[in-house]
Amino acid sequence: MLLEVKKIEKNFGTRAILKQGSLELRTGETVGIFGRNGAGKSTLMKILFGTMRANASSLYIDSIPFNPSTNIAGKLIAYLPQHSFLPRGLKVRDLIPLIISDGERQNQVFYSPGVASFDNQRIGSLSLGILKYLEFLLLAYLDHPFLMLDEPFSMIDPLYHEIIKKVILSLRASKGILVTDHYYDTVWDVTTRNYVLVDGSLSLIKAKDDLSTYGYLPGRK
Ligand SMILES: Nc1ncnc2c1ncn2[C@@H]1O[C@H](COP(=O)(O)OP(=O)(O)OP(=O)(O)O)[C@@H](O)[C@H]1O
Repeated sequence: MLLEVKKIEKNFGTRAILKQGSLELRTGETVGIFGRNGAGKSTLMKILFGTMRANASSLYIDSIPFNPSTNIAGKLIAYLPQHSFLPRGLKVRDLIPLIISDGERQNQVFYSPGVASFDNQRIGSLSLGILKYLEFLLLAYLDHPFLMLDEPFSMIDPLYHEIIKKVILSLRASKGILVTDHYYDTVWDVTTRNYVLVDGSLSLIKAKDDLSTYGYLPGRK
């Protein structure tokens, strides 16, 4: 499947955050988006997910116009936001079947490393890192063809970084994945194509050095 984003524009007041950017994401590829704080990476994902409206955009899935407001019902794009979205009062083991209906996919979450050590806990009692890891697993193992990950590695310890990387790599063939995180080395390890978002425009980058060239990393400007 192919998700196409054409001429996406977003302004907050007089500030242009996204300026006519375009992006393609196919199932089978993992695309990294890098950019400084406030560059507009989360804004782009929120627009694609349907929780924020663009000032202008043309979106297509397999060349058919796509309205993000239909995304949740259509189960096309799963989205890990920066902030937790799970109900705090439920136990992990009771929540997993509420989010994932398919038994085999539920088991992929239940049998992921570490889950057995906290599946009897309530969501509200999990540490921030464990909560993020659980949210990642729940969304990664949904059947949706596209997955957007907004900072999946932040707050998470190095051992879980490795597990998340492995899961992303294992899903790469079947999903189109969009990922952004300031752990740029970790993101770079799992991506097949990368962009940097500067001044509202997405530029394709070929080498990690380009992150300095575009002013995301210190060094060359
Ligand atoms: N609802 C809003 N109203 C006004 N300004 C907003 C709103 N949401 C985001 N912004 C602004 O838009 C800009 C882009 O924000 P966004 O969260 O997309 O950045 P980001 O690239 O994800 O940054 P970070 O790396 O810090 O997560 C920021 O300057 C932010 O303050």
